[in-house]
Amino acid sequence: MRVHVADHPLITHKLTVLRDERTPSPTFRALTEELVTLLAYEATRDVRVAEVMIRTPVTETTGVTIAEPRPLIVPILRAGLGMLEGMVKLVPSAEVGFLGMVRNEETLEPSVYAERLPDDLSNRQCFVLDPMLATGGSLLSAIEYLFDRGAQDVTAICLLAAPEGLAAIEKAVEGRDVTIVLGALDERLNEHGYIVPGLGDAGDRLYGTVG
Ligand SMILES: O=P(O)(O)OC[C@H]1O[C@H](OP(=O)(O)OP(=O)(O)O)[C@H](O)[C@@H]1O
Ligand SMILES: O=c1cc[nH]c(=O)[nH]1
Ligand SMILES: [Mg+2]
Repeated sequence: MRVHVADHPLITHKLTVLRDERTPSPTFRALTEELVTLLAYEATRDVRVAEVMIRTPVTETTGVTIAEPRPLIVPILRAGLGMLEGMVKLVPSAEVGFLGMVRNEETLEPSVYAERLPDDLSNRQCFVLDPMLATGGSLLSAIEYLFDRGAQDVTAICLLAAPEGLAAIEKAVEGRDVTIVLGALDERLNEHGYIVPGLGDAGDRLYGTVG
């Protein structure tokens, strides 16, 4: 598994505002979108492309275009939805599938409550969006779901991760083609399975609801 932790002052600055408990939902949503676009630049470094011939006003030349089958972007509802616009801005030709997952806040076990994905993901590059990688249970379920459907490789973009969750995923996906791109790797999980220092419940902060 490859892990890339962003190291850029603009990303750290935006994450600091995102973490601040005084930041209201509209600002939180705007910053989430901006952060995803910055992280997606790194996450799509190995996106598959095909050579194309084009004619400029001056001459013929070769360039590249995003290859078929198109990449699949999978936001994990609810909080991952806040990352979708930022990602499709960068890869507008990608297809989008959805996975709805919720973590039981007592047991910390994730469950899938909605799914809308292409049946066959053979040979597909998949980009999973979820702002928070805490115990890693939700992201691991999503990654397994996609590989079970035939995905070729999976790249996840998360704003924050806890070392415990990252290690759990690394162990579970051994030998498979998985990349995780992070805005920051935080200190730890607390006794409620929340990332410390973190930013609280990303879904609640994005949408202003609790639950
Ligand atoms: O790594 P884990 O321990 O599995 O926790 C991370 C998950 O928790 C949050 O979702 P939540 O279950 O709160 O659903 P929501 O997006 O609807 O708020 C978050 O968006 C991740 O999906
Ligand atoms: O810190 C955390 C952990 C799980 N889910 C969140 O939204 N935040
Ligand atoms: Mg939540």
